[in-house]
Amino acid sequence: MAHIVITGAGQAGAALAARLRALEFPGDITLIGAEPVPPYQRPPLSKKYLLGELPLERLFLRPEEFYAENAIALRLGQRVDGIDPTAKTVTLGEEVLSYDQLALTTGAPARRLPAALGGDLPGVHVVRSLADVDTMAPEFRKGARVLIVGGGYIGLEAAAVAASKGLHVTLIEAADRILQRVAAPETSAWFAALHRGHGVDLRESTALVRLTGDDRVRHADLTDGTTLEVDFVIAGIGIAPATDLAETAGLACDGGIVVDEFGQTSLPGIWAAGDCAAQPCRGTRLRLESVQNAIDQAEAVAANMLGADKPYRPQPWFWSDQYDVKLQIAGLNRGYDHVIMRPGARDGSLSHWYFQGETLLAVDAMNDPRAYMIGKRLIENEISPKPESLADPDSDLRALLP
Ligand SMILES: Cc1cc2nc3c(=O)[nH]c(=O)nc-3n(C[C@H](O)[C@H](O)[C@H](O)COP(=O)(O)OP(=O)(O)OC[C@H]3O[C@@H](n4cnc5c(N)ncnc54)[C@H](O)[C@@H]3O)c2cc1C
Ligand SMILES: NC(=O)c1ccc[n+]([C@@H]2O[C@H](COP(=O)([O-])OP(=O)(O)OC[C@H]3O[C@@H](n4cnc5c(N)ncnc54)[C@H](O)[C@@H]3O)[C@@H](O)[C@H]2O)c1
Repeated sequence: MAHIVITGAGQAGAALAARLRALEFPGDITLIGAEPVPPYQRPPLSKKYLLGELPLERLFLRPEEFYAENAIALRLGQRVDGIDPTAKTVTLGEEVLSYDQLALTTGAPARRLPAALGGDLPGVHVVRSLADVDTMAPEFRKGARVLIVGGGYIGLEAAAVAASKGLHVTLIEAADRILQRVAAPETSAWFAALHRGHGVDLRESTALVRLTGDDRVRHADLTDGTTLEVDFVIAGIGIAPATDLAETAGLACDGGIVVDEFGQTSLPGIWAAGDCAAQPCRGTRLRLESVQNAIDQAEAVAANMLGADKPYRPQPWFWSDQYDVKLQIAGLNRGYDHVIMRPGARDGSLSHWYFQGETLLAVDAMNDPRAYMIGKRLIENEISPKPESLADPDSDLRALLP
């Protein structure tokens, strides 16, 4: 009986295993995860779960019985530490497991602040796993002083939870604006104002010099010359794809495990999907760090493992919840040269539409689900409206659809 081994039991690994069974793969499936808990969704970790508004059991992607019922051998708390592509085996400590096909869905751990800057002091947290958040959550006491390093999604979502819970929040961003990796200056400025309006001391173009303390972190020296007294620190400074296993096995890696449009790595029979995979996209190679990509790419890989031979074409979308604002993003703004702002129908709602010349690339919608839905459909259908028709708040967005 053919045996498919999936290394990494996160969003992509779980989707891949489930899709193999949905496609009626009759062979054996082993899903191996280093974390001690069944596959779960990460987005609520920095939102409702951290706020205490979502119980643990709602995090799990499927009930634990699902795996046994679908003959998926789920091996938790176990780490694959080697791959032999010639013998077609993986090792877990002393154990050697044979595979016919192998998928790598190893994700991307959070980058940590260097120990030389005090990043290893107790009270300095990252936000990637359930264990990270369960360790950090007791620090969220009203009146506590938190320094958040990094103004990406993690930093901003954690800042929103902390400010909502009555903590004193300072957020530093080394670049000249928050969200610079994912959004236009207009969107960054809008979110900076939102956080300042909730009392966050948000400092752009400011980095960490060092963290100090005895038994735990107590002070933070910043490049703006100030020293803060802190009760704890959260580093939201990005992720580093888990490529060690792949590199040691001789798979091509380039800022992620290199895959083609089918999800196949540089070695036949070995596939990769999710945050760890660097895929071709619009003439370049990139990793898409999102739930939607992890699921869609994993499902495409499942089909291709069974011979579908179907390329995966990502249609990116993202979301973020901060205070009472839902940010929804459709498309990828890379290469944009101008942005059109469109006020939404409701107070405080608006959208930013990114163009490269006359081509619509992406939409950021703040509390404006209609702009998001219509923008997403336009981008998927490669329809680019005239910028002037968007800027007029009275124009009917639906009329832009075919
Ligand atoms: C706090 C937080 C909030 C987020 N919010 C959003 C959001 O709102 N919207 C959105 O689209 N995305 C969000 N993301 C990103 C999203 O969760 C990721 O893109 C997604 O989880 C990627 O799935 P993955 O399966 O590739 O990786 P992961 O979910 O990270 O899973 C990888 C798993 O592989 C395991 N593993 C690694 N190496 C091995 C090994 N050698 N042996 C065994 N197991 C191994 C890891 O322990 C991990 O459990 C968020 C992420 C975080 C951390
Ligand atoms: N809503 C969402 O989609 C969502 C929510 C949370 C997390 N995530 C995902 O989780 C992952 C990690 O998120 P993230 O926010 O950590 O990464 P990120 O790369 O989006 O943002 C990191 C930010 O930290 C800044 N930075 C880096 N080093 C710094 C330093 N030393 N001092 C100050 N600033 C520094 C960077 O300039 C950047 O703005 C990403 O894949 C992200 O997409 C997504």
